[in-house]
Amino acid sequence: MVKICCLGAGYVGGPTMAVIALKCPDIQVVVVDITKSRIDAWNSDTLPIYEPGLDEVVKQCRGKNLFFSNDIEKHVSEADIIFVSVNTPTKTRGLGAGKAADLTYWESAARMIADVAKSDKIVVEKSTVPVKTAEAIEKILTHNSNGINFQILSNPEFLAEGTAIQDLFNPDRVLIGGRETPEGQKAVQTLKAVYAHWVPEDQILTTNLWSAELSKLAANAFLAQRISSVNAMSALCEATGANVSEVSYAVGKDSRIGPKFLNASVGFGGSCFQKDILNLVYICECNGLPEVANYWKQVIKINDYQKSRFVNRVVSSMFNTVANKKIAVLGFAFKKDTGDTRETPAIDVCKGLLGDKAKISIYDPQVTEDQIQRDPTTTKQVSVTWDAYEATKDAHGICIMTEWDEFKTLDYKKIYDSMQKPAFVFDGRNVVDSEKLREIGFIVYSIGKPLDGWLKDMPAVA
Ligand SMILES: NC(=O)C1=CN([C@@H]2O[C@H](COP(=O)(O)OP(=O)(O)OC[C@H]3O[C@@H](n4cnc5c(N)ncnc54)[C@H](O)[C@@H]3O)[C@@H](O)[C@H]2O)C=CC1
Ligand SMILES: O=C(O)[C@H]1O[C@H](OP(=O)(O)OP(=O)(O)OC[C@H]2O[C@@H](n3ccc(=O)[nH]c3=O)[C@H](O)[C@@H]2O)[C@H](O)[C@@H](O)[C@@H]1O
Repeated sequence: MVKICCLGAGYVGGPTMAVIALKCPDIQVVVVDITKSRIDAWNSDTLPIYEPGLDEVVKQCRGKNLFFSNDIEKHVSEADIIFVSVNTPTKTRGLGAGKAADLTYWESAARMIADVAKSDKIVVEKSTVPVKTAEAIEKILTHNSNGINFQILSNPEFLAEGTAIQDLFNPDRVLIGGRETPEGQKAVQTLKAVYAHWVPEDQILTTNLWSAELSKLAANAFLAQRISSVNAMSALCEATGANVSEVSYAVGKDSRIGPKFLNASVGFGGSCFQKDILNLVYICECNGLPEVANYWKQVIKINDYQKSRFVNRVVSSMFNTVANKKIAVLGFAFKKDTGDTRETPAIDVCKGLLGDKAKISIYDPQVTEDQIQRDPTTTKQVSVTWDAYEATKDAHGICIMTEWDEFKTLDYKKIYDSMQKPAFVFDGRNVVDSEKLREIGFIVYSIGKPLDGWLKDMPAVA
């Protein structure tokens, strides 16, 4: 029986391995992590991450061919294929701080693999890493190998949170990069055979190592660039009376452009887009390509601009101050159908409003108070409720930060009646029916939409 071990039981390692186990009953899959509480949660009824469909997949395979364990060394030494899906955050100190990827977790994983391996292994980069990381990992492994053969593959993950299970069941493509040697190609075929259990062969792309590593950074950069492009347009829409939804629809109808990923928003969030673009920028700079670096940097600048533009809209609409005013923040996760708050635009918006001394009350159906209070910028300065009506009671304004479906069907009349007047809604996700809300009496701001009469003469430059 082929044995797979995955280092890192996070948002990628957990769901990816659960789906491999489900689709490959002939393979044993063990997911290990240095964090004991995470493994305990994977072995419990309350999984450590919220992801639609994940519970069912885990329930079907856990204890059969899917295991979660803290015994890292045992499972690494027994495995034929080792996926490394540890975190690769942005470096906060030293050379490349604020841009380069911090590969500390990766390096220590590689050293540990070299230490405990007693048989040949295929080591798979699942984490998103800078192009050429495989070369560094190869050096660490081969210089500490005790004669064991390691083949490094790059197999970046393209799942999105909230749709991870669907994305894993029906991936647009699976990408596998390997060395162009007979041994490298054999390893590529071994990994390909795993995915071929459920992914059509023509959707499993094989490339050289560097193309696979760079394609992941490029894909995230392209996706984020689409959002910054439409968000840049949203500012122009507000200035001219155009409607960003109509513009996106018209632009996306061009089959060369396509309709997806053109929703204007308060800005993109999530643990990866910003980190991966910064990483790309750093790599460009290191390769003497400042023009290319500056091009991609602009995607992040527009994202920051969009968030501060939103805060300025809120403050300027409410008589240029939100001091001591209660602002209800509906949604804190970086997108719907996840409880993940990493790099969520809600944090920056809350920071901006707190800077103007607002009193903030947050409601998100999947984010716990503990999780919100853990962020140093929001600690103790916000209250967290488990009900949208409680959060909005006596509020002066509402900021919608996540596109949870339930925000479309709230009883806005009831909410309006319980709020201070004039009552404002700032829709950072274009989820509410602004005309209906205006009929109730709200003053509504929707990103990139023709402005409410109230807002027209109020400057809101970032
Ligand atoms: N979150 C996402 O949707 C996606 C993330 N990625 C990439 O996948 C990688 C992992 O991301 P997430 O799963 O979100 O991170 P995460 O932070 O949820 O999980 C990483 C896990 O690795 C564990 N870990 C760290 N060092 C370890 C070691 N030496 N041995 C065993 N476990 C170790 C940590 O305790 C943590 O539980 C990152 O490189 C990310 O860029 C790629 C595609 C999608
Ligand atoms: O490498 C990663 O981590 C992953 O990053 C993203 O996935 P994810 O961040 O989970 O979620 P997305 O659906 O891409 O959304 C990212 C952010 O962009 C925002 N967004 C998305 C689409 C859109 O049209 N407008 C928009 O503002 C979302 O609300 C969210 O804040 C990519 O979509 C995945 O392919 C990739 O694997």
